[in-house]
Amino acid sequence: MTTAIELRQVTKQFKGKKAVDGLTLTVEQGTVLALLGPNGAGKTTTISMILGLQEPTSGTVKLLGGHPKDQRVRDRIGAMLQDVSVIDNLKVAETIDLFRHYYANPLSLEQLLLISGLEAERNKMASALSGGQQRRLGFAMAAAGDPEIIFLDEPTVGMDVSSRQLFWDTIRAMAARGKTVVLTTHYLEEADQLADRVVVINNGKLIADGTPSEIKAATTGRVISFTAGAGVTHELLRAMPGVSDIKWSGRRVEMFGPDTDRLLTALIDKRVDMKDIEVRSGGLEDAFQTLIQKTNAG
Ligand SMILES: Nc1ncnc2c1ncn2[C@@H]1O[C@H](COP(=O)(O)OP(=O)(O)OP(=O)(O)O)[C@@H](O)[C@H]1O
Repeated sequence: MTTAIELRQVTKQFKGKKAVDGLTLTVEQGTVLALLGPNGAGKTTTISMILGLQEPTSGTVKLLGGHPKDQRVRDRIGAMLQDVSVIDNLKVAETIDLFRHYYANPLSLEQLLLISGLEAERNKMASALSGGQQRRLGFAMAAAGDPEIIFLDEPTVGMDVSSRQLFWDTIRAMAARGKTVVLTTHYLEEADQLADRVVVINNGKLIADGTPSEIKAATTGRVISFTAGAGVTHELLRAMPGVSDIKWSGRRVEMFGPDTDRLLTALIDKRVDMKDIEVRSGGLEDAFQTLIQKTNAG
């Protein structure tokens, strides 16, 4: 496997604030990596250092084995950052064409209009697009050079459900062609749907790294939910073996634990009054919240 991205002990210090704190990360080519973390975790700063837009305070960044600012490297990457700015007085198709001409082997205009879902808007002025459409244009611009690595910072913000679905299909197709995709997102469902690897950062530090299912399994295990009878108390449930967390929503209870078979047996043994029992795997959302709470507490 070839290495697409390599970060070694990367730190970014702003005045009084360590935005990224000793991050070490290697990403193989062909990976779809989702970078997750709460607001201010350091995701955007990390991506801008990988892209060479900001210099690390310490540590090293390698992109496709070279320096991020090297033109030979830049020709092989594409990026869509949070603020997509469009060029005034250019139509959608003209904007995409302009970007195509920066690259030696660009995708065709038609292909780019298709994968960004902008065929119907091709003759619209870029500045007249809606927020979600502008993000789709940003995606077309990032994909114009048929890059080996594409960086997408919160790509689907403002996109409606069908645009998001189209976008996901496009990412899957890029991954199938061996491309590396790095995306940040606040939509955990998106990470779960797309990523082969999820890296969670909090306060600039890596706190979890694995496949979506590994992260879910390591943090939440499975969940038992039921409607509790009037006599069931939080203390009673807390005393059950192997309970890692309990959430109440009215009388509906969710109990999290690594071994739900044992937990369910214990609940039945103690004759806990339960109705409409369900057992399911914890979602990535649950896993993410647990991780952030754990690291903030520790
Ligand atoms: N140029 C800067 N000067 C000072 N502090 C900065 C600068 N850029 C970012 N920061 C701080 O560094 C931290 C990390 O910011 P960053 O934008 O990387 O987070 P993020 O994970 O991308 O957040 P979000 O999910 O809100 O986009 C934040 O506390 C932010 O305020």
